[in-house]
Amino acid sequence: MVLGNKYFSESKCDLEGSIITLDELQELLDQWFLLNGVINIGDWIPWLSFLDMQGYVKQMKDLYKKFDRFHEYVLDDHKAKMVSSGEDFVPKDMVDVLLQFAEDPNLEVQLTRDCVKGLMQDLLAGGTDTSPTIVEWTFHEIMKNPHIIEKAAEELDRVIGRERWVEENDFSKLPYIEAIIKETLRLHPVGPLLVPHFATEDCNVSGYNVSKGTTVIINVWSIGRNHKYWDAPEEYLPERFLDKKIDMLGQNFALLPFGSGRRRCPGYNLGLKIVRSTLANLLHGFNWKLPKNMKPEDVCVEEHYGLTTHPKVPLEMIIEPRLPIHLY
Ligand code: HEM
Repeated sequence: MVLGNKYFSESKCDLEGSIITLDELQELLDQWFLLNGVINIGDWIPWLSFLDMQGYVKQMKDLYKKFDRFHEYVLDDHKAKMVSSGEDFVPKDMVDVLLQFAEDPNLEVQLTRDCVKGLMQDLLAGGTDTSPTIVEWTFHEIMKNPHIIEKAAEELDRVIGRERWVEENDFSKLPYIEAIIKETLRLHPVGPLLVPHFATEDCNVSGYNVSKGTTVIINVWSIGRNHKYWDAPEEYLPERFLDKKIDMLGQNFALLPFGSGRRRCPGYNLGLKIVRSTLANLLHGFNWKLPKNMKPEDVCVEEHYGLTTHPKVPLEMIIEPRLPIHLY
């Protein structure tokens, strides 16, 4: 979708047509998320910034070089195909589309090569780490509260039955699964501080003066745990969303997992579809158990620090098929 699979290989022995292994890309993205979330002393006390006391700026520059090498390789490859296809060129992924825009001299805002690389990076970062993290957090929470798995399985049996997998047009008939996803996003928003916003002009928001040039950070993690908006906020209770119309696309300010307004996440539709179908099918297709030596209350829901939040301790689970064997 963003760029072809061929750019990532499974292992170093198989780098034909690719430039990076999947593990290396994952490592780069993990570092990218971590560095985007760190508190760099130089940003808060600018006269100290030249010292780069924590070494973050150096790490960012090194990371930039590694990503840039990857972006250049992908762009050159796409460009070569575009040139060799001439008039018959048909865009096959997002990079093709961006390159086509970059060639258009009539665009109001010209897309430079750097802009294209920036957009590729946005899509790569926004589209890869987010949805799996939500599924991961959901499993941490529901393994801690096994009655939720039973309730979800009951809904799946009733609506889908045991003779098929869950499909996209089933989503609207699975309100409990939807409530589980909302509850995970309330307690574990993937972007706990969203993405830093920048005030382009002086403005007043709910009585607060925000001067032009201010970096605005919105703490959705804390809003999701605020007693003013939620009963028993520290508890994982999907039921709180049943029979209530609480939107998660930016209309209800107590739940803002995708942000709100013009800079809201543009990938929310795709992201939610991935989460819904992955989670619903994992719950439908398998029974989930903790290892013998572990009790539900032992499951750790502490967070690892970064621009996105991940569970601090990975969870080990034992699965067995739940559906007739011919479906696997
Ligand atoms: C369920 C999964 C996802 C969640 C929870 C999520 C969450 C977010 C959040 C919180 C923001 C910042 C919004 C703000 O600051 O107001 C954001 C921005 C963004 N997301 Fe997502 N996202 C998800 C999936 C995706 C996918 C699948 C893509 C692309 C394929 C994507 C691409 C982006 C981009 C490009 C931005 C930057 C938008 C801008 O600055 O205008 N996201 N996302």
